[in-house]
Order: sequence, then C-alpha cells, then structure tokens
Amino acid sequence: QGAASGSLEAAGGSANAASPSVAASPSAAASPSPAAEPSAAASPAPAEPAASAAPAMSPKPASPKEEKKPVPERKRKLPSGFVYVDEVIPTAQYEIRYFTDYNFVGARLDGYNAPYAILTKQAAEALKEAHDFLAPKGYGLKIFDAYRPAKAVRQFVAWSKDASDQRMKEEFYPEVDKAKAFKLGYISSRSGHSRGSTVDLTLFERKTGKEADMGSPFDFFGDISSHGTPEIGKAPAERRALLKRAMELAGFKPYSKEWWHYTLEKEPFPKKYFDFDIE
Ligand SMILES: C[C@@H](N)C(=O)N[C@H](C)C(=O)O
Ligand SMILES: [Zn+2]
Repeated sequence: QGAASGSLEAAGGSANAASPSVAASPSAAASPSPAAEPSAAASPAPAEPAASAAPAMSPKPASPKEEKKPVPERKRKLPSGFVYVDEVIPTAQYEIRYFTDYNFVGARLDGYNAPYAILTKQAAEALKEAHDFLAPKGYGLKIFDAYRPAKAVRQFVAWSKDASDQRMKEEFYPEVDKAKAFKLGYISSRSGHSRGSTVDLTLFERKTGKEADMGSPFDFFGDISSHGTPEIGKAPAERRALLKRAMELAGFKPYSKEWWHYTLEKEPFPKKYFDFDIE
C-alpha cells in the first residue's frame, strides 16, 4: 500500500473541482517528525490523535446510487464563529470523504448531510494563507475533512468495535487491527476536528488539477503515513515537507502519525466539542 513514488510531478488522484464534490478521488509526503498534537483522545494515543487518507490505488468512483443523491442546499446560518471554507478559499479543492462511502468505514458518516468543509473563521483564514503560499510553487490545497460532528466520532467508535465489518480493510488498514485504531492514534475519540480548527488535506498540482502523490493515501492507517517515514520516495517526501511548511507558516501544527492532519495552534475553541450537522 502506499506508493513510494517518484518525481515532483503530481501523480494519481482525480482532480476535483473547486467546489465541494461528492466524488471520491485517490490521493497519494516526509520531513522531520513534527511535534505531536495534544488531544483529548480517550485512548492512549501515541503522539496526537488527529487526522486520516485514501489508498494509493485508484479511487473508487462514487456509486451510481450515490451520484443520484441530491446535495442539499447549504444552510447559510452556521454556529457563531464558523464559516464554509469554500467561501473563504474558492480555489481550493474539496472532496469531503466522510460524506461519501469512500472512506475507511465504507459509509457516509453521521452528521455529514452535505459535502461541505466547515471551520472556525480563524482556521479558514489561516488555511487561505497556506493555500496562497503554495500557489507560486505550483500547488493548491485539497480538503478531505474539516469540522467533524461528534456524532461521526461516535460512529467511528462503534465501527472499531464491529469486527464483523472488514469491508474497507484492504484499502485503508491492511496491517492494522481496527479494534486498535484508536489506541494506535489513527482515530481519536475526542477529535480535534470536532473543535472546528483541525483539517485533513493534501496538495493538488495547479497545472493539471490532479492530486499530488504524497507517498501514502489519505486515511491510510500505517507507519508509512507518519512524518519522517523512510518508506516513501524523495518527491513525495518533499511534498509532505512543503505542505508542512505551508501549514506551519500559517499557524497550524502537524500530527506525527498522519501527514494530512493539521490543527490551528491558536484555536478559538480549544476545549469545546461541537456536534452540529454539516448541511
Ligand atoms: C480518522 C482520521 N482522519 C483522523 O482524523 N484521525 C485523528 C487522530 C482524529 O480522529 O482526530
Ligand atoms: Zn484529521
């Protein structure tokens, strides 16, 4: 799993539009180990529990059934302090995986009633800085997850306890026992995402619109997804380092176990876990 590939040219992944998209796409990053992100994880997470990814293989297309599902109009009124990220960064790409069934659970998550990325205003504005920093380097940001309702986290917990459901194992956690996903730090039972200032993301190449090869897919549970892994090639490692630099300059901190997961250092709600639906 997880291609350790080659050149700095972006690879793999479908190019998703600047607006929230229902279709899933593939995704495919190493720099010195970033500091662990603290977390209120219920389980003894190693470093910081914080984020996730898709396999290096080609992305599963959305099922015909899924494509027919109507996408609801977005609710304009968000809780105070939150914004729709595409209204702040219209030129980023959005592929909200937990709104689709292309994720490690294999189903749309509770509370994801629409494919939108929502963040605190501070986090969205900081993210725009990272996106703008990357532009002259030929890259942009592609968002997989942002604010995550606490009910979705509860669904992750239930999923991890259901040993009979292994439908996405091969693609997302081939060498990990799902019952240990929390303990190993790949998922947090008190996720920073529910505080509204944490984001899961990757790079896309501006020239082609394609998702960059980061050496392992988003939400791939394994050592290869850690910062500093020796298991990936030079180019993906350089891209992970570029993304990390952009995010740190913008005020985010990385999570050692997941190259795609970042939390705003000065998050406005450091102790509050929200549960409003995404709509
Ligand atoms: C599940 C994955 N995308 C993720 O976000 N993991 C971190 C540790 C979290 O759950 O906060
Ligand atoms: Zn995350």
